Amino acid sequence: MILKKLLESLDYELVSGNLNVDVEKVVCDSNAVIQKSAFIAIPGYKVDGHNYISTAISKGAKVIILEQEPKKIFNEITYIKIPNTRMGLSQIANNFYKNPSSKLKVIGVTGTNGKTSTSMMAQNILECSGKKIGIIGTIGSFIDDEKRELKNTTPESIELQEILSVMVEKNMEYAIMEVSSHALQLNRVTGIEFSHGVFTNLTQDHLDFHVTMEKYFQQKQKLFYMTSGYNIINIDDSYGRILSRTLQANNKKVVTYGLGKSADLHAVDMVYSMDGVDFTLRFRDLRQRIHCPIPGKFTLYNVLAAIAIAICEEVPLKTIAKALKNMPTVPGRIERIRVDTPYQVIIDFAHSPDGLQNIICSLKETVEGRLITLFGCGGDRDKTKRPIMGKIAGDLSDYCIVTSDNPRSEDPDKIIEDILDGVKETQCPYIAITDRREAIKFALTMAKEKDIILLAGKGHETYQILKDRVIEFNEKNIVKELLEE
Ligand SMILES: CC(=O)N[C@H]1[C@@H](OP(=O)(O)OP(=O)(O)OC[C@H]2O[C@@H](n3ccc(=O)[nH]c3=O)[C@H](O)[C@@H]2O)O[C@H](CO)[C@@H](O)[C@@H]1O[C@H](C)C(=O)N[C@@H](C)C(=O)N[C@H](CCC(=O)O)C(=O)O
Ligand SMILES: Nc1ncnc2c1ncn2[C@@H]1O[C@H](COP(=O)(O)OP(=O)(O)OP(=O)(O)O)[C@@H](O)[C@H]1O
Ligand SMILES: N[C@H](CCC[C@H](N)C(=O)O)C(=O)O
Ligand SMILES: [Mg+2]
Repeated sequence: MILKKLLESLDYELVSGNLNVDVEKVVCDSNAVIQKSAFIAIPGYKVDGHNYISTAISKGAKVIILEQEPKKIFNEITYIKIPNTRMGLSQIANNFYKNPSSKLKVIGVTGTNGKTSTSMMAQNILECSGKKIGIIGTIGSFIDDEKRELKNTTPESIELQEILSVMVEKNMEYAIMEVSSHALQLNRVTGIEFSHGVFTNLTQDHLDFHVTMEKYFQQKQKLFYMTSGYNIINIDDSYGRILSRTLQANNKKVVTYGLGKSADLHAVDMVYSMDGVDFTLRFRDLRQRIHCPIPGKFTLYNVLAAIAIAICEEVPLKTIAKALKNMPTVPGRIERIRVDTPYQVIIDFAHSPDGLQNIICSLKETVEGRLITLFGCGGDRDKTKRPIMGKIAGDLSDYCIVTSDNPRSEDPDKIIEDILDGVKETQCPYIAITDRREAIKFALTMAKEKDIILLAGKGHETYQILKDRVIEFNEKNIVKELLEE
């Protein structure tokens, strides 16, 4: 694409060079530069992209887009200055891939917990009604049967727009995507035309990044001012109620869901068991009995959100019920490992206080023996959630095994100490075992008939991120291996 076209609708200054150069790739990472790239320098949280301009040029970049004055100017390079490169990046990416979101129905799902589960349920229902869906989220992006691993739940705008453009190419009708608060704050989704938006809930997480719940909420709200269709809001959540009122006051279309009668879509006559959730859906004067074979009280909320998306897309209730009845397990979310033991082993991705409380409460309702909870907390993430999660696990479990979960650059034992501050406030017996594999081994050794072992926090992840390396860590395989030993 010709540079001039790439910069369309941007406020820019040509510092030096020529606007008619051809750009073959847009990148913000010098390591990804190829010949004829445009390199966009972003001041980051760790390093400043402006420091990598010379590397980018040495690898073949012909255009440099920056927000600071260039330190050196080469004749054969075009330098463009814009006020905010992080913001500009999303607009440039959108231009480069020819605004793919305008050719799709994009459904954005945000909230602290339930985004992945809700997205996959909505995908299942829409696919059962004959539609073609692309997915972008924590587990990766999926187009037809092709999976791509993603570094982030919501990728950086260049990768995001590229994935959306592939969806257009492959004739997808919908893109269902998780929209993280980081993405909203860091302009990863700026310029995307969303049809509908979903708000699942807002509870404590990511305060390392957002600092306060109010600022976290502010970021989440942005999505709902980017939609042209319906805003689907959980009004059993206190932030959801505020959001719903504010959106209605701003004449935005709102569909509410929850367990109370005041919600547009609500559930009555619920039956929860390890076989799943059963309830009668009420929407206006319509009634439909629903069974979804995924257990957990929180599952009901994800199912309601997914049904709301389908209703906004005019999928008949009978089709919705049929699709949910055949809903496969969402990988790593309340997933039972098939093992031949007198106790059960469940893997779940709970990694926030509310997530952990929900999964433990759901399992506690059905467990006949003890509930043994094994978990840790991520390094380089919200530190304040650690003792809170410790207290929740201690209050609600019969035994706690505190271990590591992606310590990243931190000392894993220090993270465990932070968690134990909370566990020690409770009467729950516990043990701390830093090596997660050893911790799992201990759980399998101590479990007795009818117990449930909950392995929380890693869900679908197949790795453990340590200070100096990433090791393979597939919890499902590890449990099987340990049992064979
Ligand atoms: C806090 C945060 O979100 N940071 C994201 C941000 O990093 P950054 O801008 O600070 O990057 P940086 O490392 O300082 O580098 C600055 C610039 O220099 C460039 N660079 C850097 C090194 C080099 O050799 N060459 C080079 O060009 C980088 O590509 C970048 O453009 O932009 C990067 C590129 O898009 C992201 O990968 C990175 O996500 C980091 C890895 C991360 O862990 N993010 C998490 C917290 C996150 O975003 N999580 C949410 C999910 C949360 C949830 O819902 O639970 C998500 O959407 O994944
Ligand atoms: N609606 C919900 N309300 C509260 N907790 C939930 C809900 N749905 C799922 N959970 C819990 O949160 C965990 C993560 O669920 P899921 O992966 O669907 O959320 P997510 O919002 O995509 O998370 P992430 O922010 O990491 O992408 C689950 O394993 C479960 O323990
Ligand atoms: N999207 C979440 C995932 C956390 C998963 C958990 N295993 C951890 O590493 O803390 C995050 O990046 O904070
Ligand atoms: Mg997710």
